[in-house]
Amino acid sequence: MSVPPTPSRLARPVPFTPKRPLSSASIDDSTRLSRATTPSALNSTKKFKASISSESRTRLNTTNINKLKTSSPSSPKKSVFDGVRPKTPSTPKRDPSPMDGPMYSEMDVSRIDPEEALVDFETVEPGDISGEIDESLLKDYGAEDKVLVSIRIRPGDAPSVWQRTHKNIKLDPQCGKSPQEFMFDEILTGSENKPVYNAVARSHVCAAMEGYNAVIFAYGQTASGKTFTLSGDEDQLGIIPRAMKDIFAYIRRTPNREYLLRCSYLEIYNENIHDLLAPHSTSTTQPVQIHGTGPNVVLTPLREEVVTSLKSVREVLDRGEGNRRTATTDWNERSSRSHSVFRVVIESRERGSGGSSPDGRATPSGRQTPGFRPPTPGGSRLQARGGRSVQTSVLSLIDLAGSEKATSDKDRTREGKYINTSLLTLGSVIATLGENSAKNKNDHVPFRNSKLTRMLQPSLSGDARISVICTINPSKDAIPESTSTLLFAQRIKKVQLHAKKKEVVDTDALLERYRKEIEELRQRLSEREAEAPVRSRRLSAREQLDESRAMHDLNARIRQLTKLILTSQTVDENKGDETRPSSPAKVDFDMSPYQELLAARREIETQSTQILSLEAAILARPVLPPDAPESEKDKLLAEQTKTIRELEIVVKGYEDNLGEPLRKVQEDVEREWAVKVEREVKLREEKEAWADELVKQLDKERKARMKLEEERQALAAFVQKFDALGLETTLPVPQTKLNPPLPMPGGAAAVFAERHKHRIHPLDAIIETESPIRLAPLSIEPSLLEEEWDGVEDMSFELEKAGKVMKLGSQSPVREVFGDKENTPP
Ligand SMILES: Nc1ncnc2c1ncn2[C@@H]1O[C@H](COP(=O)(O)OP(=O)(O)OP(=O)(O)O)[C@@H](O)[C@H]1O
Repeated sequence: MSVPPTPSRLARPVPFTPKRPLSSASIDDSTRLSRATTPSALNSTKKFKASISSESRTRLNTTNINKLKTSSPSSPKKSVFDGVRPKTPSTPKRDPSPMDGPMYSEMDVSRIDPEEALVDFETVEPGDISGEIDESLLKDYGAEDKVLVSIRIRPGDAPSVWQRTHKNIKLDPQCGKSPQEFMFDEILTGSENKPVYNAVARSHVCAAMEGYNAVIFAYGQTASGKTFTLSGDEDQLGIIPRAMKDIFAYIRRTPNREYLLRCSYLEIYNENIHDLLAPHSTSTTQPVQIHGTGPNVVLTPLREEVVTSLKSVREVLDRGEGNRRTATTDWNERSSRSHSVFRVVIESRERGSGGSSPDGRATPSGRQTPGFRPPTPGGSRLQARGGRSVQTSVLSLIDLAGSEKATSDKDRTREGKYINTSLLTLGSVIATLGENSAKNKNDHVPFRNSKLTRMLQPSLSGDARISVICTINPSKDAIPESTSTLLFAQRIKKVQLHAKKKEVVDTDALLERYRKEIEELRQRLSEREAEAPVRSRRLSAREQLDESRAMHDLNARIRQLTKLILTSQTVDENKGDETRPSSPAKVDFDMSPYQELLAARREIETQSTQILSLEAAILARPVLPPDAPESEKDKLLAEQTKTIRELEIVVKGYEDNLGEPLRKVQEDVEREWAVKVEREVKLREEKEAWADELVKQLDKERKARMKLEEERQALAAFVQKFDALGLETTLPVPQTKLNPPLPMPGGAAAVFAERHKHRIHPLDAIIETESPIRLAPLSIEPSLLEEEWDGVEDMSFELEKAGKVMKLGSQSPVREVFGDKENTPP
C-alpha cells in the first residue's frame, strides 16, 4: 500500500527527540519521517517552568539553565490565598555537603520533611490544574475488577486496514481471510489526546487519588504511538501531563485533605533497571535491584522526588529524559527497546490544625523517632497523626518497548538480534493470568522471569486498577504485529483484578493510647504489689490465687502493649546502654517467698522488655547502602552477631535463673499457704465450739445466781420479820428432838469449807484448757453461796453481840432459819 505524504502536524521540528531508524520492514519511509518529527512532550518548557536542582543544572544546556535559573527552587510557592498558609515545600533537611556534588537533589524525598512539602487546595496553583474534570466523563472501569483495555489506531497516510465501531475492531476483509473480530472497551483513532485520556486514563487517575493503586501502560509495535499517547507533545498533551494536571485539580477540589506527592522515573533496558533520577554515574554503577516477593516488591536504590507543582513534575521528567539520553549512543534504538516507568506515589490524609498528638500535645513535624522505612516507592512517608490515617497509592505510567521486540522468532535469535525478555515474559504472564481467571485455575505465573513482570507483580496480581492502551499501526505491512497486539489485548482483558484501598491507621494515636494504658496498668500493678503482704494475711487461699492471677494478667497486658509499641518501629525509648542485655538477676532467697515471687516476676518483666527492645533495635538498625565498603558491612555483621549472642545469653539466663526457679517458688508458696490456711480454719472451728460452750455455762451460772438471790432476799425478809417480833431469848433452850444440838465449830462447816476448797469450778476447767481466744483468766465473781457464807459471818457477829450462845460459824443461815422454824413449838 502506498503511503501519502506526511500530515503537516506530524512534521513539527523536534527539539528533544532525535531521529531514530525505524525497525525492519514494517515501517516505510513516510512513517519514519512522521515518527522522527514527533516532538517530545517532555520538552514543553513553555508550559512547565520547572524548578531546578543543582543536579539538573549540570545536565541541562546553558539556555535551559539560564531560563530556569529565574525560578528559585526553594522559594516558597505562592499560595492562591496568600498569607493564609505559607508553605515551604522544598526546604531541604540539611545543607548539601561538598561531597554530595551531583548526587544531591533538593527535592529528594530523603532530604525533605514531608510535613513541609504537603500540597492542598490552597497551595495548588490555578495554572497547574486541568479545570476539565467532568464527573460525567469518569467511567469507573476499575470498579468492575476488569482491566480496561483500549485500542488506539494511529493515523496513517493510507486508509487504515482496520475496520472499527465503538467497541469492535476487525481487519478489513479485503486484507485477510475470515478476519477475527475483537471487542474492547474503547476503539480510538485520531490525533486528539484529550478524548484518549478521558477514555483510558482519567478514571484510573481519580482512582489513584482515592487510594487505589493504578497502572496505565501503552503496548504496541514500535512507532505505533505509545509515546505519543503517554507523553504527547506541546499541542497534544499526553496521559502523563494530563494525569498530573488532574492530580492537582483533584487536590484543588478536595479542601479537606492534604497530599504528599513524590515521583520516581526508571527505565528497564537489557534487563537492567536504571534510575533515571539518579546521576548517570550512580545509575550505571548501582543498577536498581528488585527485592521482596508478592505484594512486598521493593526497588532499591531508587530516588524519589517530592513534587508540589506541575513545574516540579516537569523538572523531574526533564531530568529523567536527560539522563536517559546521556546513557545511550543510539537513542531511537534504546527508546524502542526499553520500558520507561514514571511513578507517582500519592499519600494523603485529612487536613488538621497541624501536628498534634491525640492528647493535644504539639508534636514536631516529621517522624519523631527513627525507624525503618522502606526506601522505595510505595513506602509511607507521611505520618498518620491526631487520629488521621494516611492513604497511600501509586500511579504507574508505563511506556513499553516496541512489541515486535517480544518475538522469539528463531531467525531473530539466530541472527543474534535482541529479544526483549521482559516483553516476552509479560506476554506469558498475561496469558497465564487470563487462563487462571477464565478457568478458575491456579497455574504458576512466571513473574520472576523478568524485571518488568517482577516489578509489576503486585499490580498484575490484582492489587491495582489497570488500563492498557494498545496502539496499532494502520498500515498493511504492520498487520501481523497489529494482530499480535490485539491478541495480547484480548488476553489481558481476561485478567481479574481486586484492587483495594490502602489506608494506614494513625499509629501515633494508637501508640499514645498504648503508652497510657501501660502507665495505668503499671500503677495498678505497683499498688497491688505494695498491698500484697497485708492483703495476703486477710485473703483465703482461693482469693490469693485469684489475686496472683490478676497480677499475672496485668503483667501480660503490659508485656503485650510494650511489644506492640516496640514492634511498631517508631519507639525506641530504651535505646543506648539500656538496651544492652544485663546478666539475669539472682533471686534474693532471704526474702519471704511472696516478696521473692514478686521480685522475680518484676525481674522477668524487665528482662522481657529488654529482649523486646533489643529486637526492635535490631529491626530499626539502619541498613547499609549497597555501596558501603566491605569493612562497614563486616562491622555491622559483627555487631549484629554480637547482639544476637547477647540476646541468646539473656534468654537462656532468663530461663535458667528465673524460669524454673520461679515456677518452683510459686508452687512452694502456694503449698505453704494452703497448709497454713487449713490449720487456721481448724483452729477457728475449735474456738467457735469453745465459745458456744462458754455461753451455755455462763447462762447456767446466771440462772443459779438469780435463784440464790431470790432465796437470799426471802431469808433476809424472814430475819427482819423475826427480829421485829422480838422473840430472841438468852435462856438456854432444852435440847429436844425439836431442838437438836447446834453443830460444833469445825463440824459441818469445816466439812463444807473443805469440800469448797477442793471443788473444781466449771470455768476453771475452761480456763485451764488452752483457749484459742486466749482470754485473760476470768475474774469470776464470787458465787452467791459464798456471799452468803460471808453474810452469815456478819450475822454471827451480830448474834454474839446479842448475847447468843450459839456459834453459827460457817453454818448456813438457811439451815438455821429452817431449823429454827422446824423447832419452833406449835
Ligand atoms: N495518534 C497520533 N497522531 C499523530 N501522530 C502520531 C500518533 N501516534 C503516533 N504518532 C507519531 O508517530 C510517531 C511514532 O510515535 P511514537 O514515538 O509515539 O511511537 P512509539 O510506539 O512510542 O514507538 P517506540 O516503541 O519506538 O517507543 C511519532 O512521530 C508520533 O508523533
